[in-house]
Amino acid sequence: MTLVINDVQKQFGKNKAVDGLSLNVEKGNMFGMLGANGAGKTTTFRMILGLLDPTNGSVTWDGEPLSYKRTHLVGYLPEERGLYPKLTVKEQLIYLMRLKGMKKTDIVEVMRAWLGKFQVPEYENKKIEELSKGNQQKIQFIAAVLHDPELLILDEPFSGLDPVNTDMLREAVQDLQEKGTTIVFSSHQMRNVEELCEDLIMLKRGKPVLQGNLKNIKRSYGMKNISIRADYDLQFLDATPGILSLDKTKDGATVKVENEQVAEDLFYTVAQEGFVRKFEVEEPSLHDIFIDEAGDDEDE
Ligand SMILES: Nc1ncnc2c1ncn2[C@@H]1O[C@H](COP(=O)(O)OP(=O)(O)OP(=O)(O)O)[C@@H](O)[C@H]1O
Repeated sequence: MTLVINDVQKQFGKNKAVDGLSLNVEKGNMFGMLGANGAGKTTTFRMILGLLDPTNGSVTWDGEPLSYKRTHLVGYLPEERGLYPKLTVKEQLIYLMRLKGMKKTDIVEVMRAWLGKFQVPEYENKKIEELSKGNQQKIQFIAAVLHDPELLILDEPFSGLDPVNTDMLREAVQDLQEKGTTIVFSSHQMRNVEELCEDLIMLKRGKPVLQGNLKNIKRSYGMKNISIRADYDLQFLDATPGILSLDKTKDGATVKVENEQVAEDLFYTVAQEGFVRKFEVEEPSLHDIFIDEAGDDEDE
């Protein structure tokens, strides 16, 4: 079972919200979709779910589009949360899961297991409007996974959650992946993406700018962070070509450089100036890569 997005384009009037997107997500993968606001993530999710038709290209799960007849195969946590405030958690989940074809007794049993896992068994008979936003989100998550979908789409699952609930949700997502669920999620929180996903795509104004295995991307990415400790002032490096930023520390500096060649040249420069106690080249963080690739630059 594979999610296949093949050269997809989605146009709203003159605006190309998604442009030339191709990707495969294999069964059991945890796939991250990154991009600034308006990059085209939600539009892509809607096309995966069959809620929007691509202008060009195709999207299939296990060889076929996800039409309404196949909604039981997929779970979706939308970015704009949509629960009925006046219903109780139980009523809400029974209603939504009946639409997926589940039996009421099964719904209640699995719902109790999830409420227990999230340490809120007492919410069963509470109205949605009585719950805090973060807790409503846990219920919305349960609504996306209760029917045990093959493919799970999570649009900004961690937004608005406190650290304890973020960890709880992250663990739940990891457990589902271990069980074989294929998961595609978007997040603005790079730490969550770094901890969770194996493969990712970065979109900028609808176009893919970076794609592949997270570890390989970081390893092969040109930009590096260098941590230097030296017995003399490193400020003079600021003017060196290829140095993107220089932050002085107590006994040295952290320097961001354009590529490995600049790092190598820098090594010789600092050694010539005086005694160097430490010179360590580190891979960039996903945050750095995101700003570099998907951030909005003024010269375009
Ligand atoms: N139904 C629509 N009609 C017209 N334009 C739309 C529609 N849906 C999305 N767009 C446009 O498509 C582009 C991509 O929007 P989309 O919601 O997919 O971005 P996103 O990456 O999910 O952003 P965010 O991180 O803010 O949620 C935007 O320019 C948006 O204005």
